[in-house]
Amino acid sequence: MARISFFSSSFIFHRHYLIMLSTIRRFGASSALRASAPRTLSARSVAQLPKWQAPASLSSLSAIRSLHSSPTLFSAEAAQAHAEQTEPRRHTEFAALGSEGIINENVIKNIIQPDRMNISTMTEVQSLTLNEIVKGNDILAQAKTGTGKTLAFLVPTLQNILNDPSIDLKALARRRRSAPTEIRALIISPTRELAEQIAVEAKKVAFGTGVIVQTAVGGTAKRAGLQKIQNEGCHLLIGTPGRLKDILSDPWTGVSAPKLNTLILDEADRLLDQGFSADIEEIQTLLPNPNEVDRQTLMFSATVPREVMQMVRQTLKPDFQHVNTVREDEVPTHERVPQKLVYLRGLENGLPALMDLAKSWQARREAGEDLRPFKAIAYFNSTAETKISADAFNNIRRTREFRDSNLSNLSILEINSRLTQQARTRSADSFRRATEGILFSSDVTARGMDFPNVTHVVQIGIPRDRETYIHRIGRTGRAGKEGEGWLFAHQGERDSMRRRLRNLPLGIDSTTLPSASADLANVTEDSPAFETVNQFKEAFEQVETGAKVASYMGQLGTTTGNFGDKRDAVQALNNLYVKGYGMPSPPEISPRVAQLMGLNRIEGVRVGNGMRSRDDSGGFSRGSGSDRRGGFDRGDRGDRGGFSRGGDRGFSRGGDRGDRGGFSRGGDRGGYSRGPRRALDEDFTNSFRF
Ligand SMILES: Nc1ncnc2c1ncn2[C@@H]1O[C@H](COP(=O)(O)OP(=O)(O)OP(=O)(O)O)[C@@H](O)[C@H]1O
Repeated sequence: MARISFFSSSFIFHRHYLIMLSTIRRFGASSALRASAPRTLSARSVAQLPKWQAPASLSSLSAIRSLHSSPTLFSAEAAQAHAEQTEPRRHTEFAALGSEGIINENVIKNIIQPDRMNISTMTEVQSLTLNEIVKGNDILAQAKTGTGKTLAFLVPTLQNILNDPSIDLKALARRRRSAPTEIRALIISPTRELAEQIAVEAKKVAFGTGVIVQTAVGGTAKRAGLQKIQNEGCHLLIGTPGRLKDILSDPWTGVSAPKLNTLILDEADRLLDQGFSADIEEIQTLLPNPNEVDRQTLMFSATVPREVMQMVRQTLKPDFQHVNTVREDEVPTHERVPQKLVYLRGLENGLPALMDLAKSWQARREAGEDLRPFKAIAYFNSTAETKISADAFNNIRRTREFRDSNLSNLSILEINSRLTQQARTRSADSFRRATEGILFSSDVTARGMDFPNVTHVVQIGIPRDRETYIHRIGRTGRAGKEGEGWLFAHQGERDSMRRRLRNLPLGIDSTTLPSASADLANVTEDSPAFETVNQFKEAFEQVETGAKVASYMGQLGTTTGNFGDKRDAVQALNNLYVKGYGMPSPPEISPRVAQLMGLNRIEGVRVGNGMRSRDDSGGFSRGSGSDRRGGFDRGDRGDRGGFSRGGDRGFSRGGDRGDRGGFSRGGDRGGYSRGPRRALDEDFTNSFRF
């Protein structure tokens, strides 16, 4: 008993000390005394507490920082050992954080109550980072997809806002509003949907605390969002790089962050890559000088490739801690998500194979297997391909045959940067709610999105890199659930695949999906692929020629990039358009585009000016090569150069580069985007850069 009581009092001392430490670090010693004492006292009787005196050696920030070795790499085991040395124990239950006065009781209630978030036990990344963040340390945290990284940074960040003695939360509770200059924490996300999702979670966690959470995302009406911040004020701002930069750089908005203490980069590796790093640097120049206002920076992602470590080091304090819950010898995807590789006979076999997957899954359910309803995300490498595929599936969905089939409840949804923001939000919400469905998606949703109960992630065509593969796969198997990953690749992509997807546990499946290997031009009635192949033949007859032509341009970039041999790529793509999409001949490309892409001497490329400038599909205007960009998303930083340009136009002009259009790869991924661009040419250059 004595041991226990000693343990608990030293532990309380430890907590008390931590709070003091973090508050000194942020707000100075006198604030620390004000901020930490009442909170700890509220949880324990005064008599239990040792009297806290700031050791002389801890009186300056630099001294406090020197307590941490720099930078520290915490593997799960090392972190455990570290925790055992520096802390009496590591917390695993949210309730304990509340009862011990580490995290505000209201916040904990919001997390654990069954009628609220209903989460009681922390995940490993939460358990490893939460205390460190409350202490004020800079952190780079890497943990597998779907393991609760969002709460890992939200909860301590909220607590740090609540700890800030310069915020009068009682007065705030009475007035329920603050000022647009009261921002204490900024969360940056690469995509709009993810920013919105984080905000929803933040509001749940902050409920009843008085902390005001606002969003600033591209593609939405600037004025309305701004007015909300101006009227209600803001403590925690969550947004996409372009819009945040707009708001914070424009003195007329009245929104600024002179007291900002915390900067969080979610999907940090994405935000630090070439596509966003300039913006992130610029946003930092709009924040208070960290030498004057101490700033904690937090970075979270499931992937931290070596290439971004230099940027990480430049952005974090030298003594930052690297918490990594993924062991070096461990695959970065979840073991409970089997990953299957299907070699397609031709690119035209991809969509029929996807249909086979849905059919076979539903058939197994009907046969009594205990399987969840088919809810899949199908990823494509170009926005145009996403659209044309969704169109084809929608055409099939309208047929009586489909309505009478075991797939009749399947919702067909589409999301890519070419859609208006309203349409994107609608698709995301519908898919979140859907029990059964397929979301045809570009990489807009590849990172961070938490759609519940996704059973399958299907990647059609190999992704541009290993990180993209990992994040896409991560849309299933979240929070301990099961899921399956499927990669459909053409033999011509084999070399690129080996290079990009090395050491991933992909097992070849050549039996489950009959349409994957069928010759679409010669499928006979006795073939198991017959029905599916015919469904697609009819479906593609109804797809506008203009849409097909537009898609060709997008796919040309990705396919030539993915195939080892350009001639093979063109041949495979031409087969897709003739055998798959039912065109009499493959589309032409302009001499200029052919030259730019180095395709003018490649067999099978049809160079000409046969493309009309506009067709009746409205939106798929194509121009003849370089003269118009038309249906291809411009990816020209729509949500950044002022809100007036963004979103609500026929096809969104980009947005937060993370989910930009661009045709093909530059598009929804934006990794290589570089700002407003004149025209098509540069998009093409981006589109086949690997
Ligand atoms: N401690 C927990 N116990 C159970 N579920 C949790 C816990 N923490 C978070 N979750 C839930 O797990 C899901 C995934 O969480 P989250 O989106 O934060 O994952 P993530 O690690 O950020 O994933 P990604 O790498 O894809 O961004 C969410 O639905 C979230 O509510």
